[in-house]
Parts: sequence; structure tokens; C-alpha cells
Amino acid sequence: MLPGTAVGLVGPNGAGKSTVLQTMVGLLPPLAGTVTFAGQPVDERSADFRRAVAGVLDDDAFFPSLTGAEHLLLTARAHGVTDAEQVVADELAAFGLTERAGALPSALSSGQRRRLALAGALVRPARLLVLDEPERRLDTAMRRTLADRLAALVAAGATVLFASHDPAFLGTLADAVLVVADDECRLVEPADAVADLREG
Ligand SMILES: Nc1ncnc2c1ncn2[C@@H]1O[C@H](COP(=O)(O)OP(=O)(O)OP(=O)(O)O)[C@@H](O)[C@H]1O
Repeated sequence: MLPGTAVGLVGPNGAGKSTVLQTMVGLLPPLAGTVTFAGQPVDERSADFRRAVAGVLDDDAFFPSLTGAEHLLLTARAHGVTDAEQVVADELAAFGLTERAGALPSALSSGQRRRLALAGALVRPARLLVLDEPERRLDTAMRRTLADRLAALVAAGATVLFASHDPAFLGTLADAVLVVADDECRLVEPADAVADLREG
């Protein structure tokens, strides 16, 4: 994948989309071959790799005793964001979480937790975003807002790799679509051809 591109993974439940994404970020070793990022094998222990790559792969990867705002502040500061408090306030507003900023994850709705996880990926700089069904549990307006924001990041040079079951989301964001099914991947370009795909 080149900088400034977005590729969407589509395919039926259980086809292996999440497994591909986890392999791309070094959480699972490939059975064969090598995954490289910027010319180096991916390694989540590498500080350079972790600085460059933001992922939302897990639904509930939160510390139970930190509020939403504290999660975002921790992430932003750990990634060296200057003016972290303002950036966090902006992300909370963008994801409609300002009024719930002081709530613990357990007190948020599942959609609000999803928004918090996505805000955590956007509160820090990243060259590559790896997102597993980012649209899941978001309402229609927030799906559109998120797709537009990710498209703007791609236009600014970021790379986005994501799995999705939402043709509208794919159509807005993806330059190309990788169909994962029957133990193989097939590349479909341009992405709006996805509207014609029929998932099994
Ligand atoms: N932790 C695990 N241990 C064993 N098998 C697993 C594990 N996680 C997933 N699998 C299996 O690996 C296959 C691929 O799963 P994966 O989650 O990658 O699919 P997916 O395409 O992301 O599906 P969905 O659209 O439902 O999210 C499935 O057959 C699944 O049952």
C-alpha cells in the first residue's frame, strides 16, 4: 500500500479479515511470507512502528479505572502530542463525547465506547491506520463524519487499511477493495465496484 491510499477488506463473517489486520500490525505472525512497513518487518515492540501505526482492532481495550478523557490524554501524551489537552477536547467534541468525557468505559454505551476507541486512534499522529469495522455500532451521521475524516487524512498522505461490511462507508473511503473469501484475496478497483459485490 502506498501513502495516501485507503484499502477496504470485505468478505463474509469468518473469512479472515480481522486475522489479516492483526497480522498487518504484528499481533499475529504470518504463516508464510513477511509483512513489512516502510521497508522493515512489522514489530509491535518497535517504538518507531508503534509511533507510526494506529489501530482499532479490539472493542474493549480500555483501562477500567480511567475515564474517556484520561484515556485520550494518556494516548496523546505518550505519542508526544503538543497541546494534548486541546487536541483531546477537540476529539471528544468531534466524536460527540464531550458530555461523557468524565465517564468510565463501563458507564458508556457500546457505541460511545466505539467512538472513544476511534478517538484514541485519531488523537495522535499516524502514518498508517488499521481499523477493524470502524463503522460498527456508529449511527449513520457518525459513520459519515468518520468516513469523511479518514478520507481527509488519506488526502493528507496517511494510509488506511480497514475491514468493513458497509458499502456506503467503503464507497466513501476506499480506493480499492480486497475481497477476502474462500481462503483467497481478490483486489477490486475502483472501490465503488463494491456496490456490486454480493457477500456470501
Ligand atoms: N482466537 C481464535 N482462535 C481460533 N480461531 C479463531 C480465532 N479468531 C478467529 N478465529 C477463526 O478464524 C477465522 C477467521 O476469523 P476472522 O475473525 O479473521 O474473520 P472476519 O472475516 O474478520 O469475520 P467477521 O466479519 O465476522 O468479523 C474464523 O473461522 C474464526 O472462527
